[in-house]
Amino acid sequence: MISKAKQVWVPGPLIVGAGPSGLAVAACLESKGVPSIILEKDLCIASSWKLRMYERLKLHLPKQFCELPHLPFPKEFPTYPTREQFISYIDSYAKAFCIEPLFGMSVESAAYDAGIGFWKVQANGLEFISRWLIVATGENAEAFRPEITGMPDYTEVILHTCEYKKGDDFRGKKVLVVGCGNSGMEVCLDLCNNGAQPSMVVRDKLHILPREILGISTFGLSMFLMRWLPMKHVDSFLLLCARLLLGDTEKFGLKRPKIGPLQFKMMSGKTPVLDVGTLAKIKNGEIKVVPGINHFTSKGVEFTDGRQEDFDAVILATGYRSNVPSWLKEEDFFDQRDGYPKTQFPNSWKGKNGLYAVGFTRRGLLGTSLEARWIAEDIATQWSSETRHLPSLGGSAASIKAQVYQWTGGMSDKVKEIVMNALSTDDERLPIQLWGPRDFP
Ligand SMILES: Cc1cc2nc3c(=O)[nH]c(=O)nc-3n(C[C@H](O)[C@H](O)[C@H](O)COP(=O)(O)OP(=O)(O)OC[C@H]3O[C@@H](n4cnc5c(N)ncnc54)[C@H](O)[C@@H]3O)c2cc1C
Ligand SMILES: NC(=O)C1=CN([C@@H]2O[C@H](COP(=O)(O)OP(=O)(O)OC[C@H]3O[C@@H](n4cnc5c(N)ncnc54)[C@H](OP(=O)(O)O)[C@@H]3O)[C@@H](O)[C@H]2O)C=CC1
Ligand SMILES: O=C(O)C(=O)Cc1c[nH]c2ccccc12
Repeated sequence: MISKAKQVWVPGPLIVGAGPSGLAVAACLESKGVPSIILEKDLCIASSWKLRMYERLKLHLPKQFCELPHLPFPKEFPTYPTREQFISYIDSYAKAFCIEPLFGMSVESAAYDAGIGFWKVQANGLEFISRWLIVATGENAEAFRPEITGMPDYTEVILHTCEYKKGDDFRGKKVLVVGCGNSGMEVCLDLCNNGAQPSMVVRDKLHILPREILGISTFGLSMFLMRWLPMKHVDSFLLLCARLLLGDTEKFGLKRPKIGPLQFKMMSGKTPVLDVGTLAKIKNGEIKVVPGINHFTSKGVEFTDGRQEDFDAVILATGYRSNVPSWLKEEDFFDQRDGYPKTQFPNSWKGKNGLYAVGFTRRGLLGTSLEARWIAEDIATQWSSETRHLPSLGGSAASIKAQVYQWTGGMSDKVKEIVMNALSTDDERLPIQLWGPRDFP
């Protein structure tokens, strides 16, 4: 007999990922009376923040740009909340909206079955079946570790920034930090503040901006100016301020791209570095800027200028990638090469056949909050027009009907229990057809 994955029928949207994006969309759906289920591969919510970020991290955008829909940050939080404060906010967010994801559910595959008009999603030996699939696995799903010649010969430790916790572990050591995005810059600063000697690999041009201009957040100011001015004019303003406040960064090995910081972010996806003190340490020589790597040696590296140097440890601050192409079998909406929606913000949230994406705007949590609202609005309209037909369903759909009414009453803490019940019933597959789009013009 062929063994088949147990099927779980999900009578609302299925969300993949319990980070801020997945939680935000679940909360927005909940506030419209639409039940949803989140599948999360790790064993906690916001696992990126809890498990894969360093201890001293602070948000680098002011809190008003990082809050999720329907629940502001506590008033007593500072302008730039710490990682711990952000985590406590996210925990209370999930509590406030009674969101209980199914943990340990790593989605391995998801495909649309046009025959029945449903998405079939495989995770942990189960097959979830849902009308709506919301991708919330994030822009930073997988650490990107480049393969550099000779790397396996290096005998000391190589970490990615997602494994770096604190500078203490490197006291007195010479550390090579590969990459100069916000992670590389901030890890260098943390190393320095903890008595290590960091060198930072800068192989290309980059934009570095002050975090604040005359006490106003640079990000906030940019967003404000963009209401009236074209992006390239805002960029010119930012470059002028950066020049006045930071000086000529090229003197310290940090060349700027020809295109301004916001346009560069939109074109290349590369976030400008918001300086929180690293530049001062580069200027005073505590952090060294070094060129790209030719190859590793057993104790260090040879740089592209031919110079060799030994290091006690290497930290890859080489960024992250989306993992969507590894599990979503779909080619219209998501780009199989980079795992982002092919269309750009504000059109990056809705695909075909009930497929949605949240958190792929390259605009941080601000983008997430906007998309979560739009998605919930869109699904809620379909949800109410579809549930209107339910009383006419009969036979084996009766029990499902009862559940749907319970859920629309907002009892999302029941979701888990009901799914678990559904796991043990094979004969409840009939409602799949009753709920197909053919039944609901
Ligand atoms: C160091 C760092 C600092 C940042 N600081 C800020 C900031 O200050 N402000 C800001 O706006 N943005 C910031 N960002 C951007 C950041 O990506 C967002 O803040 C936020 O975490 C994105 O939320 P998300 O839910 O989209 O992704 P994530 O938080 O990454 O959540 C995605 C979830 O999906 C799960 N998942 C992935 N694949 C699967 C699968 N196949 N099956 C099941 N579950 C899966 C993951 O385990 C994870 O829990 C920062 C990013 C980093 C790396
Ligand atoms: N406090 C906060 O709020 C923080 C926010 N963040 C955010 O998290 C996200 C991820 O940031 P981050 O982790 O810095 O990743 P990024 O993708 O922004 O940066 C990756 C860096 O690695 C470099 N790199 C990649 N491959 C190589 C290689 N083979 N050799 C040398 N250099 C290489 C890139 O250089 P190149 O340009 O040459 O490819 C780039 O400088 C961003 O959105 C960032 O803003 C991160 C840290 C803190
Ligand atoms: O925090 C991040 O990394 C983001 O993606 C949001 C963000 C930070 N700085 C920016 C500058 C321009 C556009 C988005 C961001």
